Amino acid sequence: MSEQTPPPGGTSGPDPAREEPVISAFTEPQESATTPSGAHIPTPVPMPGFAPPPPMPAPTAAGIIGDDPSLDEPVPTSVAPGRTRPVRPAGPPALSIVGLRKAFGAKLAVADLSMAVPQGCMFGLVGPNGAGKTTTLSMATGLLRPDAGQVLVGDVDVWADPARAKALMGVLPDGLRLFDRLSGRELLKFVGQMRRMDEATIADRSNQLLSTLGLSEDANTMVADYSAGMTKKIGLACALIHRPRLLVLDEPFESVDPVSGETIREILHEFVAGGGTVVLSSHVMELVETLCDAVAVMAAGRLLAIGDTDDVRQGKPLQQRFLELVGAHHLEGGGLSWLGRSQSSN
Ligand SMILES: Nc1ncnc2c1ncn2[C@@H]1O[C@H](COP(=O)(O)OP(=O)(O)OP(=O)(O)O)[C@@H](O)[C@H]1O
Repeated sequence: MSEQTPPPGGTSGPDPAREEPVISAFTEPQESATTPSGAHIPTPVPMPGFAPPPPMPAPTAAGIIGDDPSLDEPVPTSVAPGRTRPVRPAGPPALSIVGLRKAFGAKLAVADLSMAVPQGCMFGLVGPNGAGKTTTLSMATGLLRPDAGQVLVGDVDVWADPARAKALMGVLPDGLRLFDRLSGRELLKFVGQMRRMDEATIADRSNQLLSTLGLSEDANTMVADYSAGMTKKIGLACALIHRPRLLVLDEPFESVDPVSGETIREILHEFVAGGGTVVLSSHVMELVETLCDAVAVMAAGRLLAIGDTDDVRQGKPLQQRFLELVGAHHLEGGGLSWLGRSQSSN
């Protein structure tokens, strides 16, 4: 990793002496930037394994919505000995992001971000609040137009051929807005029809998804009356029903109870074991550490580290490594010391 500048007073950021070359294992520094805590970070150039391909000309094939026959072809993956999950690509990346940029006014939310997610990978995207995770995933899934850059799902350009790209993806966006006057079952039927699935398959998969996710009893309840966790689960069901190749999930475990969380983990494992690829964001480092084969840490719209989870962790708990990379904030100078005083003294 390139030289690090200690953060300004009031924070304890990365210790330059302790920093191992996480980024340089996958990237090389080009220009500098700082995290919100003041930590100095390089702009990475991704290296093989997680490196995206160069931008391609837009494909000219007509867009397809719905079950793509090519989805029935097995996805080639390589499985390392001793591991149950594929960890290295045997084909083009499932998701390639090249030079993605988005600014909101003066705020640069995503700064020329490049990375690739191998096929058959469970990939975690982590970062502090405001790091740019949702903005990145929104641009990657065709929900938010980038200012610059390219996104490929397999070899399909998301912004040049959105219909075809979206047929390959299942998306659980942040702050999901569903047609909540529909019941859970009606919503799944609507999504299935939008995907041009046949009625029998929609009904069959809906029953299975509702049952597996513990929503059968509320299948005919309006989604507006669902709890936050139930809404998250029906959103996940909508993302899965057309059997995508790539799942992009923004905070899929947020608000979800532990039992359902375990079910979702099993669903995702099964999906990946079948050759699918999952990209998820989360703030729960323990979850990402145990679930994800690979992880990217981002802050201030840039990558701080990307690679196999074990490589990024460097033998430490991911939580600890994350704090080292991002820079932990500590209360100093009597910050909120008034909170500790007795109430009678005001
Ligand atoms: N629609 C918008 N208009 C203006 N600024 C925005 C908008 N969306 C995001 N931002 C800003 O872009 C930056 C990145 O936001 P983003 O939601 O991508 O972060 P995040 O990593 O997903 O954060 P969190 O973990 O809190 O969900 C933030 O500074 C945010 O204020």
